[in-house]
Amino acid sequence: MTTLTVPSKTPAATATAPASPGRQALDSALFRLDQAADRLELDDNLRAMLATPRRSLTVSVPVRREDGRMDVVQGFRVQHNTTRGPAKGGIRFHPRTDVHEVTALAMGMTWKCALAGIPYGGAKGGVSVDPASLSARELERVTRRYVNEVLPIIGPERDVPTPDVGTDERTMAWIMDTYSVNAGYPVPGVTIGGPVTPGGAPDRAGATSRGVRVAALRALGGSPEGRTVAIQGFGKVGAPAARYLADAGCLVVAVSDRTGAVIDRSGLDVDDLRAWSEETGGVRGYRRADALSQEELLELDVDVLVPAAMEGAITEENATRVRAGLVVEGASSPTTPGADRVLADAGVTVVPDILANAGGVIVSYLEWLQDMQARSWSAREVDARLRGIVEDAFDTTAQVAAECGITLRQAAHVIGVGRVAEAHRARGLHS
Ligand SMILES: NC(=O)C1=CN([C@@H]2O[C@H](COP(=O)(O)OP(=O)(O)OC[C@H]3O[C@@H](n4cnc5c(N)ncnc54)[C@H](OP(=O)(O)O)[C@@H]3O)[C@@H](O)[C@H]2O)C=CC1
Ligand SMILES: O=C(O)CCC(=O)C(=O)O
Repeated sequence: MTTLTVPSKTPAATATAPASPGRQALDSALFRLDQAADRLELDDNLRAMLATPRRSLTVSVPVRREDGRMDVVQGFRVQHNTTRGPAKGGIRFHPRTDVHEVTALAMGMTWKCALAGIPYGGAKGGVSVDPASLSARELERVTRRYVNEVLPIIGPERDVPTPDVGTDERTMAWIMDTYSVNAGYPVPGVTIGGPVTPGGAPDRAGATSRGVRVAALRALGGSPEGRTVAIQGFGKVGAPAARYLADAGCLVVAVSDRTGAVIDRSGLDVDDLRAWSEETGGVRGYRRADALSQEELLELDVDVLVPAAMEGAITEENATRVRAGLVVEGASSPTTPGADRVLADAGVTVVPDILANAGGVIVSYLEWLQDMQARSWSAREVDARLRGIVEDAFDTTAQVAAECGITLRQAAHVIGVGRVAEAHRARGLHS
């Protein structure tokens, strides 16, 4: 169990030794909670409960390599809060994943679900491994072993994983299979976001990106026609977001991934770029566009910047060079609190992660609802409901921001944290 202290008013990352990226992400999350708690005038007991994960499991995952060697990596599942409903959140495979990062992400899920008004708590999982360095069989062994270790705390009624960075439909299928073998009967509801068969939800892939599009268009106001967009990250969130924004009439002019960045001021052919990336392993070298550096992409003079890669991409240092008027956070926590201040002072609007990337968990919820009610909505109906929930959350957030004279991120946290605090009070866990 990781015990966190009540958040301090200044991020602990300012202490002597540089904190790990995961620790910095957690400090940012605690800072934002602290700000919201101040506005809501929460007492110290409630603050301590909200700053502390309800359950935090760290496991050792032995990986038998193809050459017979055995590596041992760490895996995590953190359930930050389950007061409003079962825990919900993705699983990421990334070499720098640690318990702090997973805790920060789980906390973000709690506020995200509350802001969207869906009856889930927040969780996240991770394994500190680089999936690109493993064979398919090694990856399957890591996944199955990780599931065996976290099995006591996941399940359809308690905590349901989905894909995140470095995991995908195939990972979800292995999780579902391992869980079902242990249960002795098929349990398709233990994951959402697996392949359509067995037990996968056809609308989940791309749902986060559809939510990004809804949030971006709401924030832009007016016609999206010809508005320029740069996207950092061309994975499960970034690539479909490029497609959906282009479909809406925007010009996606630049895209980056870990291999590099490319730009075409007249608008990239998103499908062609995706085909190139799938064929060659990345966007670098794409012949129908010019190359630029990953850092330059963040500083382009565009209407919309969509960070859709990792935490901490926009810092206090590079935020001064951001020229986009609107930042729509597809990624989790891509902007540091220091960068928030710089962007706010420069008049840049930031649609925060817990609002902009909520589309995935919203569609997870819609799939869960359909299963529970043994009914089936068309993709169009699911999409309309997704749009309605994101637009409502956006409008409520914008209204609170305007009334209180605060940023969209601060408003989103006031709403999300406030709803969870209210649920604690209603359940009598705290007076
Ligand atoms: N998947 C989902 O449904 C949801 C995801 N999110 C968040 O969205 C973000 C992305 O997740 P997802 O798309 O699933 O992850 P993926 O692993 O599918 O994609 C991540 C992308 O980011 C790129 N990337 C990594 N580092 C950099 C960098 N320094 N510069 C540019 N690009 C980089 C990767 O490049 P490469 O391909 O070369 O490795 C890849 O294209 C994460 O923060 C995640 O938590 C939030 C809500 C839901
Ligand atoms: O669909 C889900 O359960 C959660 C998706 C997720 O991990 C996220 O929103 O960050």
